[in-house]
Amino acid sequence: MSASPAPILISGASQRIGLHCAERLLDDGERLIVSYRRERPGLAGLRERGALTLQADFSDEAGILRFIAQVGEHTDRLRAIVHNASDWLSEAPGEEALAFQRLFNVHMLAPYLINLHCAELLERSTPADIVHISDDVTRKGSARHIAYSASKAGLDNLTLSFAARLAPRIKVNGIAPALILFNEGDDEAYREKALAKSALGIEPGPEVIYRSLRYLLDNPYVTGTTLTVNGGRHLK
Ligand SMILES: NC(=O)C1=CN([C@@H]2O[C@H](COP(=O)(O)OP(=O)(O)OC[C@H]3O[C@@H](n4cnc5c(N)ncnc54)[C@H](OP(=O)(O)O)[C@@H]3O)[C@@H](O)[C@H]2O)C=CC1
Ligand SMILES: Nc1nc2c(c(=O)[nH]1)N=C([C@H](O)[C@@H](O)CO)CN2
Repeated sequence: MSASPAPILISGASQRIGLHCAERLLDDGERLIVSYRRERPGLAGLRERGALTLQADFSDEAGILRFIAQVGEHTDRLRAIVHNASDWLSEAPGEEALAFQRLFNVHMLAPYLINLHCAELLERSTPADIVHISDDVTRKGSARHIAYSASKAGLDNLTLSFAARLAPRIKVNGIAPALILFNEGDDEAYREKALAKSALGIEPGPEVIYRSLRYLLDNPYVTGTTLTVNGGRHLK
């Protein structure tokens, strides 16, 4: 039996929220396996701190299964799986079906197949967790990101099904953020409009997602729950 703690697997951790959570988990002394699609500057620091970084594209089943095989080659146990990888695509005229399929694959097929194939790795760790990073938008849907919102709603349902299937050995929860970090291209008008949608009216930054993740990893009596981290958007 390996003496070192089982690693946490976090997907899409080369930038932004995933990278921040990866860095904070390393601060906690956790061992990490991260997936990334494209090489980005933040990965160098994770590697320097001992994280294993695996390239993976979840756009199709073959890419997902390749990633699962890679994980199995590097570890026989997992402390947790954090499904953070995500594409934020709106409806592209003429490419609607392609976008829908890509969003379904990254937000639903990848968590589904990874959970099914890696459950036995989690069973070898106590405690053991799966965390799905969803989106508060599933509460109302989105006129401008229809397929994105639908695929995230499917992810919310996977949280319920896997929580029932994997209890009591593995806890399965979700985090549903709204406006955590703007994107570089977001102009002043967009930012003002987005900030006005919540009661607290701030861009909180990724630490609020790390704290939610830490809460779920550390709480032995929470499963089948999706934490809303939305600044009170539902109050407006
Ligand atoms: N940022 C926010 O305000 C909000 C975020 N969320 C959710 O929080 C999570 C983190 O958000 P954020 O940090 O902004 O995410 P990003 O948009 O930065 O995406 C995270 C990573 O996912 C990777 N990714 C995208 N598509 C694929 C794919 N097909 N296969 C593998 N990896 C892929 C990207 O890789 P690459 O580097 O190659 O692009 C990217 O690095 C996401 O699940 C998001 O939906 C929800 C609400 C608000
Ligand atoms: N994969 C991503 N999903 C989402 C992002 C993002 O940048 N990448 N951003 C948002 C927005 O913050 C939205 O919540 C308000 O502008 C939603 N999902």
